[in-house]
Amino acid sequence: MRILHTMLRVGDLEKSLDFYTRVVGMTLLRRHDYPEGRFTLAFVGFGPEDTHPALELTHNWDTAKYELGTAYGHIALGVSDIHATANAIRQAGGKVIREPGPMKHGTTVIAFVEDPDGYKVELIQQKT
Ligand SMILES: C[C@@H](O)C(=O)SC[C@H](NC(=O)CC[C@H](N)C(=O)O)C(=O)NCC(=O)O
Ligand code: NI
Repeated sequence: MRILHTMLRVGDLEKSLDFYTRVVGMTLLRRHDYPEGRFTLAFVGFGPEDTHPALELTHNWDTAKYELGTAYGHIALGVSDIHATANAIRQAGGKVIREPGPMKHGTTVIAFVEDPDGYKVELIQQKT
């Protein structure tokens, strides 16, 4: 068994695709419209779905905004150079909401960026 994808409902698919591909560096793996259901599914990730987990961006055509609530936490990405990655995301127009540094009450070096819908994406410095 393995994690195939995490589904996020997004209000503006083009803005989300720009963030996850151009800003974060993921690839658009596939995209399909479902006109009868008035929604589109777009899968993004860092590799093919048969070997890599993906994000399933779900765009309901008639919904432009969602209440994220207080339960959602984040999606985590492992990075080799957290400072360079955070700066690159910032330079590309991404919102870094928590600068790189050791996590509170711990030692793992993390940062947080926010996607167009306000979903948090954690960057975690990977040990070399
Ligand atoms: C290890 C890494 O994957 C983490 O996500 S730890 C990040 C850390 N999490 C918490 O503090 C969880 C408890 C918190 N009360 C909650 O419900 O979110 C975190 O968010 N730290 C914040 C920071 O700025 O270090
Ligand atoms: Ni985490």
